Amino acid sequence: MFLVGLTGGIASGKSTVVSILRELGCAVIDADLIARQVVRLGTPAYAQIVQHFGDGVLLVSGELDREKLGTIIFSDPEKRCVLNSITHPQIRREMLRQTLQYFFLGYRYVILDIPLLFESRSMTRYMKHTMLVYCDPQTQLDRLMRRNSLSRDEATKRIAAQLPLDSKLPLADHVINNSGDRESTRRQVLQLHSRLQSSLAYLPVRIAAVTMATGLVVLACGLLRRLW
Ligand SMILES: CC(C)(COP(=O)(O)OP(=O)(O)OC[C@H]1O[C@@H](n2cnc3c(N)ncnc32)[C@H](O)[C@@H]1O)[C@@H](O)C(=O)NCCC(=O)NCCS
Ligand SMILES: Nc1ncnc2c1ncn2[C@@H]1O[C@H](COP(=O)(O)OP(=O)(O)OP(=O)(O)O)[C@@H](O)[C@H]1O
Repeated sequence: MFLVGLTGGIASGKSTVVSILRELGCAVIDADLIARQVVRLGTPAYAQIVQHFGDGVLLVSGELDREKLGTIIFSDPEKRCVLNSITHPQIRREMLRQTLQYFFLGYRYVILDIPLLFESRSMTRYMKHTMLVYCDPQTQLDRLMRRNSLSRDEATKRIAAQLPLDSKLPLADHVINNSGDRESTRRQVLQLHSRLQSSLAYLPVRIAAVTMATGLVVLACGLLRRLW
């Protein structure tokens, strides 16, 4: 089994691409979804967040007020580091657990949707391929403002909490350009998916070729020894 790291920037279109990949039957692990699960009411990460950020980041139901916590951490790098240090180890553990689950279910490859893949770096070494969901900076800003009803200033702060998308381009093995319409994105995803599939199809052929070549060498050595 091999791993494919899917990444991008905030609102660059990762979820849009993931939903197409899921339609195609791919196994996808979603770090944002896990990030929500590990901070549910009563979890150890929840307790640590309340301890560090206070009751002010809670809704009346006792759950985390994600909007409020977002406003705090996207304006303050130190507070963002604190939140990352609480949540990231738990997120990684759960991603590993789900990866193993897919492995035992017999999946040949698993896609890990990790928004901060290139920021944290330590995860890239486990990825056979990396896939960047890119869109141009103006489109990213517009889509983020519209989706989250944010002011230009708020949206800019959120984008600045990550590496600029342009600087992620040379780090990725494959790029899906999501600056255009959804149909253009769908076409690129289908193309990339079939490339990944065909790289899998060649794998057994390659293994067979190496095995045969080794067998021939062993046979030739045996024959030479007899002739001697
Ligand atoms: C700050 C929080 C509460 C905001 O919640 P909200 O529901 O508004 O946003 P959501 O979780 O859907 O994240 C949206 C996007 O924001 C960006 N983002 C989230 N956390 C971070 C972070 N710590 N640093 C930089 N970008 C981030 C990612 O691109 C992500 O896809 C939440 O994102 C969070 O708990 N973040 C810390 C965990 C984390 O790093 N998650 C990112 C994936 S590992
Ligand atoms: N090609 C597209 N054309 C028009 N709108 C799009 C396109 N792709 C995505 N969007 C819209 O842009 C917004 C961001 O897309 P999406 O949620 O897929 O990004 P994301 O990278 O998963 O975001 P996040 O980092 O916040 O998790 C959404 O409102 C989505 O509907």
